[in-house]
Amino acid sequence: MDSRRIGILGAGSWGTALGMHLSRRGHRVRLWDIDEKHVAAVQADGCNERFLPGIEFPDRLDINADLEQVCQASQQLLIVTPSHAFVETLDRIRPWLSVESGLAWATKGFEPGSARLLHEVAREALGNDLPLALISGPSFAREVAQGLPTAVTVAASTPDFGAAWAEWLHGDNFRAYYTADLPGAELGGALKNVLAVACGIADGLGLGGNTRAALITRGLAEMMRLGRALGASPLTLTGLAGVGDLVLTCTGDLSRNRRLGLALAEGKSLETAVEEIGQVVEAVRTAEEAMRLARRHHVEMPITEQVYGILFEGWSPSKGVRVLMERELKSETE
Ligand SMILES: NC(=O)c1ccc[n+]([C@@H]2O[C@H](COP(=O)([O-])OP(=O)(O)OC[C@H]3O[C@@H](n4cnc5c(N)ncnc54)[C@H](O)[C@@H]3O)[C@@H](O)[C@H]2O)c1
Ligand SMILES: O=P(O)(O)OC[C@H](O)CO
Repeated sequence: MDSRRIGILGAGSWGTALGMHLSRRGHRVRLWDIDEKHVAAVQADGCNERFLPGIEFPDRLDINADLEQVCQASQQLLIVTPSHAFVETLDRIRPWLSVESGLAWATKGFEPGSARLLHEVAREALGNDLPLALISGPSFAREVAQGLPTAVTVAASTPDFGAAWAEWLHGDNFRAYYTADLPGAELGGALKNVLAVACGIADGLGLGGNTRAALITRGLAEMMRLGRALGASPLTLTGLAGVGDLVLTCTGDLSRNRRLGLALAEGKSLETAVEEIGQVVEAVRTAEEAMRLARRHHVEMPITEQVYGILFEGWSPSKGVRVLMERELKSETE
Protein backbone atom coordinates (compact mmCIF):
# COMPACT_ATOMS: atom_id res chain seq x y z
CA MET A 1 0.00 0.00 0.00
CA ASP A 2 1.06 3.57 -0.77
CA SER A 3 1.80 4.97 2.69
CA ARG A 4 1.30 8.75 3.08
CA ARG A 5 2.19 11.50 5.50
CA ILE A 6 -1.23 12.88 6.45
CA GLY A 7 -2.06 16.03 8.42
CA ILE A 8 -5.50 16.13 10.07
CA LEU A 9 -6.82 19.56 11.02
CA GLY A 10 -9.26 19.23 13.93
CA ALA A 11 -8.55 16.75 16.72
CA GLY A 12 -12.09 16.31 18.01
CA SER A 13 -13.71 12.89 18.10
CA TRP A 14 -13.86 12.36 14.33
CA GLY A 15 -10.44 13.79 13.42
CA THR A 16 -8.87 11.65 16.14
CA ALA A 17 -10.74 8.49 15.14
CA LEU A 18 -9.77 8.93 11.48
CA GLY A 19 -6.19 9.58 12.61
CA MET A 20 -6.19 6.35 14.60
CA HIS A 21 -7.56 4.40 11.67
CA LEU A 22 -5.19 5.90 9.08
CA SER A 23 -2.16 5.30 11.31
CA ARG A 24 -3.23 1.68 11.85
CA ARG A 25 -3.34 1.43 8.05
CA GLY A 26 0.37 2.33 8.01
CA HIS A 27 0.23 6.07 7.31
CA ARG A 28 2.19 8.63 9.32
CA VAL A 29 -0.47 10.90 10.79
CA ARG A 30 -0.14 14.27 12.51
CA LEU A 31 -3.16 15.85 14.19
CA TRP A 32 -3.53 19.59 14.76
CA ASP A 33 -6.15 21.41 16.81
CA ILE A 34 -6.77 25.08 17.50
CA ASP A 35 -7.29 24.40 21.21
CA GLU A 36 -3.76 24.36 22.62
CA LYS A 37 -4.86 23.10 26.05
CA HIS A 38 -6.56 20.15 24.38
CA VAL A 39 -3.41 19.41 22.34
CA ALA A 40 -1.26 19.53 25.49
CA ALA A 41 -3.66 17.19 27.32
CA VAL A 42 -3.62 14.66 24.46
CA GLN A 43 0.20 14.81 24.34
CA ALA A 44 0.40 14.20 28.09
CA ASP A 45 -2.19 11.38 28.12
CA GLY A 46 -1.22 9.54 24.92
CA CYS A 47 -4.92 9.43 24.07
CA ASN A 48 -7.83 11.82 23.49
CA GLU A 49 -9.43 11.54 26.96
CA ARG A 50 -11.85 14.38 26.24
CA PHE A 51 -13.50 12.94 23.13
CA LEU A 52 -12.48 9.26 22.95
CA PRO A 53 -11.67 8.29 26.52
CA GLY A 54 -9.73 5.11 27.13
CA ILE A 55 -8.62 4.48 23.52
CA GLU A 56 -4.82 4.70 23.26
CA PHE A 57 -3.08 6.27 20.29
CA PRO A 58 -1.45 3.75 17.94
CA ASP A 59 2.14 4.24 16.72
CA ARG A 60 2.60 6.68 13.85
CA LEU A 61 0.01 9.11 15.29
CA ASP A 62 0.81 12.28 17.18
CA ILE A 63 -0.63 15.71 17.82
CA ASN A 64 0.88 19.15 17.54
CA ALA A 65 -0.39 22.71 18.10
CA ASP A 66 1.95 24.10 15.42
CA LEU A 67 -0.06 24.22 12.21
CA GLU A 68 2.92 25.11 10.03
CA GLN A 69 4.90 22.10 11.24
CA VAL A 70 1.97 19.74 10.63
CA CYS A 71 1.25 21.10 7.14
CA GLN A 72 4.90 21.16 6.07
CA ALA A 73 5.41 17.58 7.18
CA SER A 74 2.29 16.30 5.36
CA GLN A 75 1.68 15.16 1.79
CA GLN A 76 -2.10 15.15 2.26
CA LEU A 77 -4.29 17.44 4.36
CA LEU A 78 -7.67 16.43 5.76
CA ILE A 79 -9.97 18.98 7.46
CA VAL A 80 -12.15 17.53 10.23
CA THR A 81 -13.30 20.65 12.05
CA PRO A 82 -16.95 21.51 12.69
CA SER A 83 -18.58 23.17 9.65
CA HIS A 84 -18.46 26.65 11.20
CA ALA A 85 -14.63 26.43 11.25
CA PHE A 86 -14.21 24.97 7.74
CA VAL A 87 -13.63 28.23 5.87
CA GLU A 88 -11.16 29.68 8.38
CA THR A 89 -9.24 26.39 8.42
CA LEU A 90 -9.15 26.34 4.63
CA ASP A 91 -7.72 29.87 4.67
CA ARG A 92 -5.10 28.88 7.26
CA ILE A 93 -3.81 25.88 5.29
CA ARG A 94 -4.03 27.43 1.83
CA PRO A 95 -0.24 28.11 1.59
CA TRP A 96 0.44 24.35 1.79
CA LEU A 97 -2.19 23.21 -0.71
CA SER A 98 -1.19 22.26 -4.25
CA VAL A 99 -2.53 20.35 -7.23
CA GLU A 100 -0.37 17.41 -6.05
CA SER A 101 -1.75 17.40 -2.46
CA GLY A 102 -5.38 18.20 -3.26
CA LEU A 103 -7.68 18.75 -0.29
CA ALA A 104 -9.92 16.35 1.61
CA TRP A 105 -12.38 16.84 4.46
CA ALA A 106 -14.73 14.83 6.64
CA THR A 107 -16.78 17.75 7.99
CA LYS A 108 -20.56 17.45 7.58
CA GLY A 109 -22.57 20.62 7.09
CA PHE A 110 -23.02 23.82 5.07
CA GLU A 111 -21.19 27.13 5.13
CA PRO A 112 -23.06 29.08 7.83
CA GLY A 113 -24.95 32.08 6.47
CA SER A 114 -24.82 31.13 2.77
CA ALA A 115 -25.97 27.47 2.78
CA ARG A 116 -23.23 26.67 0.29
CA LEU A 117 -21.99 23.09 0.24
CA LEU A 118 -18.38 22.83 1.40
CA HIS A 119 -17.11 21.68 -2.01
CA GLU A 120 -18.59 24.86 -3.52
CA VAL A 121 -16.75 26.91 -0.91
CA ALA A 122 -13.50 25.00 -1.53
CA ARG A 123 -13.87 25.26 -5.29
CA GLU A 124 -14.34 29.02 -5.16
CA ALA A 125 -11.42 29.49 -2.76
CA LEU A 126 -8.98 27.12 -4.48
CA GLY A 127 -9.91 27.20 -8.16
CA ASN A 128 -10.84 24.40 -10.53
CA ASP A 129 -7.52 22.54 -10.74
CA LEU A 130 -7.06 21.42 -7.14
CA PRO A 131 -8.55 17.93 -6.59
CA LEU A 132 -11.17 17.75 -3.82
CA ALA A 133 -12.49 14.78 -1.84
CA LEU A 134 -14.81 14.32 1.09
CA ILE A 135 -15.45 11.40 3.38
CA SER A 136 -19.06 10.81 4.42
CA GLY A 137 -21.30 7.94 5.50
CA PRO A 138 -22.38 6.13 8.66
CA SER A 139 -19.38 6.34 10.97
CA PHE A 140 -19.54 6.99 14.69
CA ALA A 141 -16.08 8.12 15.77
CA ARG A 142 -15.97 5.85 18.81
CA GLU A 143 -16.72 2.73 16.73
CA VAL A 144 -14.03 3.61 14.16
CA ALA A 145 -11.54 4.31 16.97
CA GLN A 146 -12.38 0.88 18.41
CA GLY A 147 -11.74 -0.72 15.01
CA LEU A 148 -15.34 -1.93 14.53
CA PRO A 149 -16.41 -2.66 10.91
CA THR A 150 -17.41 0.53 9.08
CA ALA A 151 -18.17 1.50 5.46
CA VAL A 152 -18.01 5.06 4.09
CA THR A 153 -18.31 6.96 0.82
CA VAL A 154 -15.46 9.04 -0.62
CA ALA A 155 -16.80 11.62 -3.08
CA ALA A 156 -14.18 13.34 -5.20
CA SER A 157 -13.81 15.82 -8.03
CA THR A 158 -11.52 13.50 -10.00
CA PRO A 159 -11.64 9.69 -10.21
CA ASP A 160 -7.92 9.42 -9.40
CA PHE A 161 -8.14 11.50 -6.24
CA GLY A 162 -11.27 9.65 -5.07
CA ALA A 163 -9.68 6.27 -5.73
CA ALA A 164 -6.48 7.36 -3.96
CA TRP A 165 -8.28 8.50 -0.78
CA ALA A 166 -10.45 5.37 -0.86
CA GLU A 167 -7.32 3.23 -1.08
CA TRP A 168 -5.55 5.08 1.73
CA LEU A 169 -8.60 4.52 3.96
CA HIS A 170 -9.65 1.07 2.82
CA GLY A 171 -8.67 -1.93 4.99
CA ASP A 172 -8.45 -2.89 8.68
CA ASN A 173 -12.22 -3.32 9.07
CA PHE A 174 -12.91 -0.16 7.07
CA ARG A 175 -14.44 -0.16 3.58
CA ALA A 176 -14.37 2.95 1.41
CA TYR A 177 -16.50 3.21 -1.72
CA TYR A 178 -15.97 6.11 -4.13
CA THR A 179 -18.23 8.31 -6.20
CA ALA A 180 -18.05 11.50 -8.25
CA ASP A 181 -21.25 12.85 -6.67
CA LEU A 182 -20.02 15.58 -4.31
CA PRO A 183 -23.43 17.30 -3.87
CA GLY A 184 -25.13 13.99 -3.02
CA ALA A 185 -22.54 12.90 -0.46
CA GLU A 186 -22.47 16.35 1.16
CA LEU A 187 -26.23 16.82 1.27
CA GLY A 188 -26.84 13.38 2.78
CA GLY A 189 -24.21 13.95 5.50
CA ALA A 190 -25.60 17.37 6.40
CA LEU A 191 -29.37 16.83 6.26
CA LYS A 192 -29.41 13.57 8.22
CA ASN A 193 -28.34 15.51 11.32
CA VAL A 194 -31.55 17.56 11.32
CA LEU A 195 -33.66 14.43 10.80
CA ALA A 196 -31.85 12.75 13.71
CA VAL A 197 -33.04 15.58 15.97
CA ALA A 198 -36.62 14.85 14.81
CA CYS A 199 -36.21 11.14 15.63
CA GLY A 200 -34.68 11.97 19.02
CA ILE A 201 -37.66 14.19 19.82
CA ALA A 202 -40.15 11.51 18.73
CA ASP A 203 -38.38 8.79 20.72
CA GLY A 204 -38.08 11.10 23.73
CA LEU A 205 -41.83 11.68 23.57
CA GLY A 206 -42.37 7.90 23.52
CA LEU A 207 -44.03 7.89 20.10
CA GLY A 208 -42.77 4.44 19.16
CA GLY A 209 -41.23 2.61 16.23
CA ASN A 210 -43.87 3.48 13.63
CA THR A 211 -43.18 7.18 14.09
CA ARG A 212 -39.41 6.69 13.90
CA ALA A 213 -39.72 4.69 10.66
CA ALA A 214 -42.06 7.30 9.18
CA LEU A 215 -39.66 10.14 10.06
CA ILE A 216 -36.69 8.33 8.53
CA THR A 217 -38.58 7.52 5.33
CA ARG A 218 -40.26 10.87 4.87
CA GLY A 219 -36.96 12.52 5.88
CA LEU A 220 -35.35 10.68 3.00
CA ALA A 221 -38.09 12.07 0.72
CA GLU A 222 -37.06 15.60 1.84
CA MET A 223 -33.41 14.80 1.10
CA MET A 224 -34.36 13.48 -2.34
CA ARG A 225 -36.40 16.60 -3.18
CA LEU A 226 -33.63 19.01 -2.18
CA GLY A 227 -31.07 16.70 -3.79
CA ARG A 228 -32.94 16.87 -7.10
CA ALA A 229 -32.84 20.68 -6.96
CA LEU A 230 -29.08 20.69 -6.26
CA GLY A 231 -28.04 18.05 -8.80
CA ALA A 232 -27.42 15.16 -6.37
CA SER A 233 -27.84 11.62 -7.61
CA PRO A 234 -30.68 9.64 -5.96
CA LEU A 235 -28.30 6.65 -5.95
CA THR A 236 -25.95 8.49 -3.60
CA LEU A 237 -28.84 9.43 -1.32
CA THR A 238 -29.95 5.80 -1.12
CA GLY A 239 -26.34 4.76 -0.44
CA LEU A 240 -24.05 5.03 2.58
CA ALA A 241 -23.86 8.83 2.59
CA GLY A 242 -27.67 9.11 2.52
CA VAL A 243 -29.80 6.29 3.87
CA GLY A 244 -26.83 4.68 5.64
CA ASP A 245 -25.99 7.74 7.70
CA LEU A 246 -29.65 8.68 8.13
CA VAL A 247 -30.49 5.32 9.71
CA LEU A 248 -27.39 5.35 11.92
CA THR A 249 -27.89 8.86 13.22
CA CYS A 250 -31.66 8.56 13.68
CA THR A 251 -31.42 5.32 15.66
CA GLY A 252 -27.99 5.21 17.37
CA ASP A 253 -27.67 6.75 20.81
CA LEU A 254 -24.03 7.66 20.13
CA SER A 255 -25.41 10.39 17.86
CA ARG A 256 -25.11 13.87 19.37
CA ASN A 257 -27.88 15.13 17.06
CA ARG A 258 -30.29 12.40 18.14
CA ARG A 259 -29.37 13.10 21.78
CA LEU A 260 -30.22 16.77 21.23
CA GLY A 261 -33.72 15.68 20.18
CA LEU A 262 -34.06 13.43 23.23
CA ALA A 263 -33.06 16.33 25.51
CA LEU A 264 -35.50 18.75 23.83
CA ALA A 265 -38.31 16.22 24.34
CA GLU A 266 -37.43 16.21 28.05
CA GLY A 267 -38.08 19.94 28.07
CA LYS A 268 -34.44 21.10 28.14
CA SER A 269 -33.56 24.33 26.37
CA LEU A 270 -31.38 24.24 23.26
CA GLU A 271 -28.53 25.96 25.12
CA THR A 272 -28.61 23.52 28.07
CA ALA A 273 -28.87 20.47 25.81
CA VAL A 274 -25.93 21.53 23.61
CA GLU A 275 -23.82 22.43 26.64
CA GLU A 276 -24.51 19.06 28.26
CA ILE A 277 -23.57 17.18 25.07
CA GLY A 278 -20.28 19.13 25.10
CA GLN A 279 -19.37 18.46 21.46
CA VAL A 280 -20.40 19.84 18.10
CA VAL A 281 -24.10 19.30 17.28
CA GLU A 282 -24.15 20.14 13.57
CA ALA A 283 -27.97 20.06 13.26
CA VAL A 284 -28.26 23.42 14.98
CA ARG A 285 -26.52 25.34 12.19
CA THR A 286 -27.62 22.90 9.49
CA ALA A 287 -31.34 23.34 10.26
CA GLU A 288 -30.99 27.04 9.55
CA GLU A 289 -29.07 26.52 6.31
CA ALA A 290 -31.36 23.70 5.13
CA MET A 291 -34.36 26.00 5.55
CA ARG A 292 -32.52 28.71 3.58
CA LEU A 293 -31.99 26.21 0.74
CA ALA A 294 -35.56 24.90 0.90
CA ARG A 295 -36.91 28.44 0.51
CA ARG A 296 -34.40 29.33 -2.21
CA HIS A 297 -35.30 26.26 -4.28
CA HIS A 298 -39.02 26.12 -3.35
CA VAL A 299 -38.65 22.61 -1.92
CA GLU A 300 -41.09 21.32 0.68
CA MET A 301 -39.22 20.06 3.79
CA PRO A 302 -41.85 19.82 6.54
CA ILE A 303 -39.84 17.74 9.04
CA THR A 304 -36.81 20.02 8.72
CA GLU A 305 -39.13 23.01 9.11
CA GLN A 306 -40.57 21.62 12.35
CA VAL A 307 -37.08 20.97 13.75
CA TYR A 308 -36.09 24.53 12.79
CA GLY A 309 -39.19 25.91 14.54
CA ILE A 310 -38.52 23.87 17.69
CA LEU A 311 -34.84 24.95 17.77
CA PHE A 312 -35.27 28.64 16.97
CA GLU A 313 -38.91 29.73 17.22
CA GLY A 314 -39.92 28.15 20.51
CA TRP A 315 -42.40 25.72 18.86
CA SER A 316 -43.35 22.85 21.15
CA PRO A 317 -42.04 19.37 20.21
CA SER A 318 -45.45 17.71 20.68
CA LYS A 319 -47.16 20.34 18.54
CA GLY A 320 -44.53 19.68 15.83
CA VAL A 321 -45.63 16.06 15.61
CA ARG A 322 -49.31 17.08 15.44
CA VAL A 323 -48.61 19.54 12.61
CA LEU A 324 -46.85 16.81 10.63
CA MET A 325 -49.71 14.34 11.19
CA GLU A 326 -52.35 16.87 10.14
CA ARG A 327 -50.77 17.82 6.83
CA GLU A 328 -53.05 17.37 3.86
CA LEU A 329 -53.37 14.02 2.11
CA LYS A 330 -50.95 13.60 -0.81
CA SER A 331 -49.31 11.07 -3.09
CA GLU A 332 -46.32 9.31 -1.50
CA THR A 333 -44.08 9.98 -4.51
CA GLU A 334 -44.85 13.71 -4.94
N1 LIG B 1 -17.93 12.37 15.80
C1 LIG B 1 -18.37 11.61 14.82
O1 LIG B 1 -18.78 10.47 15.04
C2 LIG B 1 -18.38 12.14 13.40
C3 LIG B 1 -18.48 11.23 12.35
C4 LIG B 1 -18.52 11.69 11.04
C5 LIG B 1 -18.46 13.06 10.79
N2 LIG B 1 -18.35 13.92 11.82
C6 LIG B 1 -18.26 15.35 11.49
O2 LIG B 1 -16.92 15.80 11.75
C7 LIG B 1 -16.93 17.20 12.10
C8 LIG B 1 -16.16 17.36 13.40
O3 LIG B 1 -16.92 16.71 14.40
P1 LIG B 1 -16.30 16.08 15.73
O4 LIG B 1 -17.24 15.01 16.10
O5 LIG B 1 -14.87 15.74 15.57
O6 LIG B 1 -16.47 17.33 16.74
P2 LIG B 1 -16.00 17.41 18.25
O7 LIG B 1 -16.98 18.30 18.94
O8 LIG B 1 -15.71 16.07 18.80
O9 LIG B 1 -14.61 18.19 18.15
C9 LIG B 1 -14.50 19.41 17.48
C10 LIG B 1 -13.02 19.78 17.42
O10 LIG B 1 -12.87 20.87 16.54
C11 LIG B 1 -11.97 21.79 17.14
N3 LIG B 1 -12.24 23.13 16.62
C12 LIG B 1 -13.23 23.96 16.95
N4 LIG B 1 -13.11 25.12 16.29
C13 LIG B 1 -12.00 24.99 15.53
C14 LIG B 1 -11.33 25.86 14.64
N5 LIG B 1 -11.79 27.08 14.42
N6 LIG B 1 -10.23 25.40 14.02
C15 LIG B 1 -9.77 24.16 14.25
N7 LIG B 1 -10.34 23.29 15.11
C16 LIG B 1 -11.44 23.71 15.73
C17 LIG B 1 -12.24 21.69 18.63
O11 LIG B 1 -11.13 22.19 19.38
C18 LIG B 1 -12.44 20.18 18.78
O12 LIG B 1 -11.21 19.53 19.00
C19 LIG B 1 -18.41 17.58 12.18
O13 LIG B 1 -18.80 18.22 10.98
C20 LIG B 1 -19.15 16.26 12.33
O14 LIG B 1 -20.46 16.28 11.82
C21 LIG B 1 -18.30 13.51 13.10
O1 LIG C 1 -22.93 12.27 16.54
P1 LIG C 1 -23.53 12.83 15.27
O2 LIG C 1 -25.01 12.94 15.34
O3 LIG C 1 -22.84 14.11 14.88
O4 LIG C 1 -23.22 11.78 14.10
C1 LIG C 1 -21.91 11.40 13.87
C2 LIG C 1 -21.72 10.89 12.44
O5 LIG C 1 -22.05 11.89 11.51
C3 LIG C 1 -22.44 9.61 12.16
O6 LIG C 1 -22.14 9.17 10.86
